[in-house]
Amino acid sequence: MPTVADSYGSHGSQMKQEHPSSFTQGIKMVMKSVDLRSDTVTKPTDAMREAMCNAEVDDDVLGYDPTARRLEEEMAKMMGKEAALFVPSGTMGNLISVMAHCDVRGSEVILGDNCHIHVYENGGISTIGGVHPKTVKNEEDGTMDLAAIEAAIRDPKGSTFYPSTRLICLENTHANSGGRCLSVEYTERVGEIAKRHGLKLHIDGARIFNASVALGVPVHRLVKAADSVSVCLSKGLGAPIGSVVVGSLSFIEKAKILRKTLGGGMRQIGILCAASLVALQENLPKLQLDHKKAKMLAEGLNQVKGIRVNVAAVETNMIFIDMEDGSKLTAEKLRKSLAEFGILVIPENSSRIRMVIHHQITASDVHYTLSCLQQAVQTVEEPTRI
Ligand SMILES: Cc1ncc(COP(=O)(O)O)c(C=O)c1O
Ligand SMILES: C[C@@H](O)[C@H](N)C(=O)O
Repeated sequence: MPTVADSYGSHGSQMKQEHPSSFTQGIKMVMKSVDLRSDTVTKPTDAMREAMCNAEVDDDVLGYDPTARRLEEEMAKMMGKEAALFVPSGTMGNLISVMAHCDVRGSEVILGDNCHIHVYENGGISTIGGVHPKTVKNEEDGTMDLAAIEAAIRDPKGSTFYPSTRLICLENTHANSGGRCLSVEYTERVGEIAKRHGLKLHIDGARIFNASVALGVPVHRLVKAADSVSVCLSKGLGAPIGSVVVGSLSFIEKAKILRKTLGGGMRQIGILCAASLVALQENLPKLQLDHKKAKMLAEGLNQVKGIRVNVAAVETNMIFIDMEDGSKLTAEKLRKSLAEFGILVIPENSSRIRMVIHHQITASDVHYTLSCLQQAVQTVEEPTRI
């Protein structure tokens, strides 16, 4: 079965093979394409493209790019931190943050066993950053048990044998838990533990704005306890490229050097940052609607025989769809069957698929998806009947 990476990476070619849009296949004709693979699949809007064309730019390595500076100042202000730094990806934003906090050899970071940094970033904090991961079980809601976090902190008296704990990482929203939100109370409790032990707290805030909107908590309040946050502009906000790391001035100065070390120092980045400024303006207000569409889709999917959805767990823009026990359905078979209707999804594992809503999924796309699901399931369960 293709992994997330396979489905995520090669889909372009698969799309053409599995459902050329101008042909019918058997009795199914692809009516439209609905890309629910991720909120990373959005295309830049005309306003973003226009802003990119007209962006004021300069060399951001030799000095600073004026549009990048504007975005960084805007993001630092929104997040309630002293400074910010534009980076090419969320993966680099997390790696830079961990490396900046753990800049002493033998450092260890406490993070969730199902968090993006640990599962989907190629182990970069170890292979490149030289930082040792100490995982704590992620609960279903994306949190880690507070006592388990505290128990995972190394005793400084054991430094002859143990790595030294320097950092705790949270992820909000938590993608592999289905886009679940970490509350401000929980975040602050973890911040208290970090402070008590002289540790730093980093938040992988790839979808922090989704959490802020879903919780009704201003984003600067939600991340107040964090020493650094990596915020994706290229997810629900719909920018084509990039993330921003926020933190103290001294932290961002370290981060800027590490960005260059990792090859992330880029020249006229105002072209990318201009699109991000438009994305903040255009799409931040749309996140609530994304969440509403996700809830509507989840409620409809839950009526389909053969699959199950925990509707209460749909807090933001992600939906996990589980195959019913004993059913002939597998995630890969359902993914292929949906692709024949032009609906693109990614398997989470052998019996679960993920659907992610973004601002380019319309209400009619949601209705179309619901109208195809039962047939897509039946195509797998009773292939001769269709
Ligand atoms: C929770 C989370 N953190 C970090 C990332 C990494 O972002 P990027 O794909 O831009 O490297 C992603 C996915 O893209 C994510 O879902
Ligand atoms: C797959 C993962 O890396 C990506 N962040 C997503 O959620 O789509």
